[in-house]
Amino acid sequence: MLEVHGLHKKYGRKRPVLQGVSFSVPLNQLTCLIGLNGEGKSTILKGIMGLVPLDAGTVVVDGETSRERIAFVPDISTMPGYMTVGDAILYMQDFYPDWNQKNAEELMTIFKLLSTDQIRDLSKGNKAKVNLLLGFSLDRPYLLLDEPLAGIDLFTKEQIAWIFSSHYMEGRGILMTTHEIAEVEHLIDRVVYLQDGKVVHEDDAEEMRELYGKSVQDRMREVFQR
Ligand SMILES: Nc1ncnc2c1ncn2[C@@H]1O[C@H](COP(=O)(O)OP(=O)(O)OP(=O)(O)O)[C@@H](O)[C@H]1O
Repeated sequence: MLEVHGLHKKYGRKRPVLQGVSFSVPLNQLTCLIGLNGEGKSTILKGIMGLVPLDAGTVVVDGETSRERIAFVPDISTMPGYMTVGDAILYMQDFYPDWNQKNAEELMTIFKLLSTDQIRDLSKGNKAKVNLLLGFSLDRPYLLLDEPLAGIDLFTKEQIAWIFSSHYMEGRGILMTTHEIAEVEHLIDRVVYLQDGKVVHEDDAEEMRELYGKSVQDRMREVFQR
């Protein structure tokens, strides 16, 4: 279990973004972190990874404070633009002992990426695919995905949805932020709603669908009262 407790964050003199955020991400489940624009979803993911310093709060991963069991797929390209996809893979292979080359090669084929493709010349959607490939190919039990479906075409969204339910995700706990709920609605196990710097509600997605016949979007309207 990945647990976050009491996250607080304030950027400079702005109003606080996170004001005591706590929730958990179980293994074998896709947890979706939902909130309107600017509510602090990316800040939470970056805070969990230690990429943004938090003012307070703890992150505990299977009882430990190390982040080595978490992979992060950011919403922007982090590899230098001069690299080719092949260079990026070689870099990951050299740097990370838990790199899974077999997964990387399979995902190159699935995403129709070429090792000679230069990252700076890729379209927005193909850059997002490179990010996903790099994250999915780390053999880590927890995976954080920041807006993985933004700028992705319909068919690739379907491929990603397939990946979520495939062997690549077996046994993993996934935490994802997205505004594109409809495309992944059927795959979500849990929903955590963020508003005004706090978790205001949590839902078991299956219960919501089966018992109450509601979609995540219906619930968003109720929870955020819009
Ligand atoms: N580096 C930064 N410096 C100052 N303010 C920041 C910084 N990063 C984020 N913020 C502010 O923190 C707030 C939360 O931003 P964040 O990107 O975490 O929200 P989000 O929920 O992911 O938004 P979106 O859904 O639009 O992607 C916003 O008001 C944003 O302007």
